[in-house]
This record gives sequence, structure tokens and C-alpha cells, in this order.
Amino acid sequence: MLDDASPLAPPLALSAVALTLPSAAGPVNILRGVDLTVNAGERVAVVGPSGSGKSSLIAVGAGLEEPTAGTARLFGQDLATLSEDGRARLRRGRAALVFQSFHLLPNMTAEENVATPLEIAGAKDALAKARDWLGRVGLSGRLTHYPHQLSGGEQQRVALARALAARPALLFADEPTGNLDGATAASVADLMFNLVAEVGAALVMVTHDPALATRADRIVRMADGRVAS
Ligand SMILES: Nc1ncnc2c1ncn2[C@@H]1O[C@H](COP(=O)(O)OP(=O)(O)OP(=O)(O)O)[C@@H](O)[C@H]1O
Repeated sequence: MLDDASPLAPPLALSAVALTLPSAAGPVNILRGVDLTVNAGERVAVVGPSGSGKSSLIAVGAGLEEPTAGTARLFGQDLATLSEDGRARLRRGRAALVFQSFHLLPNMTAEENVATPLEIAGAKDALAKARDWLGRVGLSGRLTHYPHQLSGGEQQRVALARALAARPALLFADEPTGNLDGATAASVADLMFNLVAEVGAALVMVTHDPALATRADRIVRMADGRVAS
């Protein structure tokens, strides 16, 4: 049921999104009415204090969490109308995620980590594409290394290759350089912005790094579960 998904719809549109989750101390109001539209090719940085709801905004936008109220649309499709499988199908090849802690599959080599989602999406030459993308991120000498044999910066390069190899229209990045030291963080950030521009993807990037945030087209400030500015 992807009838509502439209190539003309913005990649992401959150309208009055609320997220309340149970906790031992009672319900926690994590998002309290978030409105945010991200247009095609637009790069948005999401900043704000710890606990203000930045990661939760990504989780709802990517369809990993269901909002308690309001509407989250990915490529025009109301995520609430889809099953978990349907949300995964909608994301496939069109929306990708990178995380602070890389989230590579530990039992797969770098090239297998990049090739697997391409195979699932039906690409015929997945392994060749994966190798090409690992070359683009400077890792042609690390194709058959496992994640534990790679540095943090190298692991995030693999994650970027995996995320962007299918040329998605939207990349979610949650603190993509948060686990990297200064110089490595800067080179991974350069790579991410270059590749996002090359594939023409929109970017929703959570960051605590003010210098990284200023590279976006727009900065969204979260405070206490709301967009403050
Ligand atoms: N599954 C959950 N159950 C209960 N509370 C949660 C859950 N996930 C997050 N929270 C709470 O929701 C609030 C927002 O969390 P979130 O991770 O979105 O914030 P954040 O702005 O990304 O923070 P940080 O910058 O520290 O990563 C926090 O107070 C957090 O403790």
C-alpha cells in the first residue's frame, strides 16, 4: 500500500508529532508536538540539549517508533497506515540511517555489509557496487575486513557506503561523528556531505557539534520535546 507515496512529496513531514513512552516512573512525554518538513535535497541539522528528543525525532521520522499522536509522513506516506514490514519496504533504497555507534553487522565483512542491503533491494551486481562504494569512501584496501578489524572512522565510512550505495533520497544521521576524534570526525563529516550532495539526498542529522550543524542548510533546535526554533 504505497499509493500515497509521491515523488513530489517532501521526503519527511512531521505534523504535531507526539511520542509518549512508558517508564518505571510513569509515562514520559518525549516529543510534545513536533512539526518539521524536510524538502528534497535539503540538509537539516537537529541540535538541542541531551534528552530534548533529537534521537526520538529520527526514530519516529524513520518509522522505527510509532508516534502517540500526530502524523509522520515519509515520501508522502503516512507511516501509521503501514505495518512494520511495510515501513521497511518504504525505506528500502529510499531512506537510510547512520548511527553514532556504526551498527555494522559484526559477522559480515565490509563488502558484505554494503552489498547485503543492495541484494535485498534486488540489485544484480550488489558486490561490485559495494566494492565501488567502498573505494569511494577510501576503503578499497579493507574490503574483506570485519568490523572489529576496522577503526571507528573506517567503520563509519563503511556505514556511509552502505547507507548511500542505493542512492537514497533521504539520509538520517544520528550523531554520525559522535564517537570519533576531531580529525577523523572532520573527514567523515566531509565525506558524508560530499556523498549526500552527489546522490542528491536530503539529510536529517542530529549533532552536538556546532561546527557540523552550521554546514546544514537549516538548523532545528529541539528543547523539551518541541522544536524551539
Ligand atoms: N524507550 C524509552 N522509554 C522511556 N524513555 C525514553 C525512551 N527513549 C528515550 N527516552 C527518554 O526520552 C528523552 C529523549 O530522548 P532522546 O534520546 O530522543 O534525546 P536526545 O535529545 O537524542 O538526547 P542525547 O543528545 O542525549 O542523545 C530522554 O529523557 C530519554 O531518557
